[in-house]
Amino acid sequence: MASVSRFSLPLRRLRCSSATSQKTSRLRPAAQVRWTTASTEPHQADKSGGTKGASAPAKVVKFTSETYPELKRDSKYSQITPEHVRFFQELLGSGSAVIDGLSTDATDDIEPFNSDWMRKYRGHSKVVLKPGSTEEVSKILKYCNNNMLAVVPQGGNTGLVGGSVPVFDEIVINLQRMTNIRSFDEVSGILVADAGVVLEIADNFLAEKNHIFPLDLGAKGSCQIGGNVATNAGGLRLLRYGSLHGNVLGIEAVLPDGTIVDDLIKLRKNNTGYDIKQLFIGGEGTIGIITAISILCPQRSSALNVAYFGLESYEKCQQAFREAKSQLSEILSAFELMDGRSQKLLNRATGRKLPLEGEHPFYCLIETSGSNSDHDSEKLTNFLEHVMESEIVSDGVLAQDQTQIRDLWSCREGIPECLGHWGGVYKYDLSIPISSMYEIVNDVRDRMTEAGLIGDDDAHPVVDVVGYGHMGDSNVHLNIPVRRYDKKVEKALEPFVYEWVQGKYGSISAEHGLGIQKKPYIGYSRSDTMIKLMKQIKDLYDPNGIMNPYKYL
Ligand SMILES: O=C(O)CC[C@@H](O)C(=O)O
Ligand SMILES: [Zn+2]
Repeated sequence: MASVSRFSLPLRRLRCSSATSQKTSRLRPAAQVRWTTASTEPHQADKSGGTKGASAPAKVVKFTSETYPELKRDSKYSQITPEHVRFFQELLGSGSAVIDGLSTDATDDIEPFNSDWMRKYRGHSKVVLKPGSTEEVSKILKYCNNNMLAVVPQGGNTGLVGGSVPVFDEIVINLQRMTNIRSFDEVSGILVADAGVVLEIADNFLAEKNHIFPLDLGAKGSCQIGGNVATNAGGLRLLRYGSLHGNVLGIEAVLPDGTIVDDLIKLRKNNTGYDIKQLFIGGEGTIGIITAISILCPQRSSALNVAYFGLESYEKCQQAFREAKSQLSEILSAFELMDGRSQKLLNRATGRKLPLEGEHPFYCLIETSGSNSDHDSEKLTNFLEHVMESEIVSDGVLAQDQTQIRDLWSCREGIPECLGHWGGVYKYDLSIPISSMYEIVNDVRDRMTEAGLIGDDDAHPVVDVVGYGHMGDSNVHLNIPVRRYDKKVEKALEPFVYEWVQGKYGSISAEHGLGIQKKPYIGYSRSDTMIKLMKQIKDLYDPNGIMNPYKYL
């Protein structure tokens, strides 16, 4: 029983020591719970080169043209001319709805739309369009299609695979002005909203109605729900609520020729022919632009609990997950994994103190959400007692209020952003059977060590190799923070990582999508027949190929 007392307040009944209480009361509100605070602008580069409110990569910029020198601008696309810009200005008005970098020097204004939040992928668009309605999106696309102008649809621009920024001079169509919540039915829980609504704003709106958006992610303060659907974002609530393929009931989208597909149905059941909307979910803006969605939003849980604990090995993390599923089944809403190295780097990059004393090779974060506080606390307490007594878990803390819940979550959500602190980061978002999910992290670290690429000083490009992710979904985020992007590191990583994943029958993208990063590697997760079918779909919807070119397939 001695070890049980290391948990805090709710376990005080079970002989919590005063030292433990002090330790837990040191928890502070998270300084950076979200990558950025809710905003209708895409990320803004600040003067130091970072992103708003965060320690984003400052030193290294990896231009798309450097990364993919083999890519050439396709000459079938027209060059944008002042005449084209005049058409857009007449359509959208000459205010900020059109950023014209062709006849004016608007480089600073265009920069946030041309580069992603990691400052890793960058295009050279001269024109950004911000339509305010579906009809405007339709007129823009029709014009672009008739004039062979390539476009890149963009939401909050928080993607991680370079899918939301231009590669060359594609026109950016950003949906940030389309922010209407069109309707919400409190009986069915179905929300209908414009694509440009920021995820956190949608979730706050739903909180007032006692409902919850079925998707949550670290970038919720900036990402937009249309972009979430277009990329089929996975996030932190998937374990409980399932994927967007199941929750999105309908979409409104505009095809490249300007046709508006109005399929904003609010039905859970509609068994009438092909489910076309599924092609747009995860289509990454390659066959059309999603302008609105209808989505099923569950009732918000009134009892939320979060615990964070340290474990000796990955094997113990699996045991803890098995126990959590069996003991907490219906109230378990998240089970996240962080290795000790990711937590150490979070501490080094942000200075934030970690919730547990000492170091542990692994950490897990567990969240329960239910409707009966006493019942949930009892279940969680029993679970925690059990995993401590059976020595599955070495140490842990249980949040006692909302502030501590946010603080514990920030130990997980803060990782992606902090890893850019040293200059850059290579990211792999992998689905791997749970029993071998963490092996890839060790194997890549060994590879970097053997190649002499990893070390504490500037002579070594690699800072460390870390793994974290959604244990409940068998999805590991393999991240390699670097001091600079380096061809030798790239050669050690690719195609090694992709071959490794293929050997385990995994997927090279669990949730971030293909974008430009994984375009050449789709064959590691999809058969030739599947790729051929995908190409046929693309040609059918976008015969001129104007939608988000150079990516995806
Ligand atoms: O940075 C990453 O690799 C993962 C980002 C996101 O999917 C997360 O789970 O935090
Ligand atoms: Zn993730």
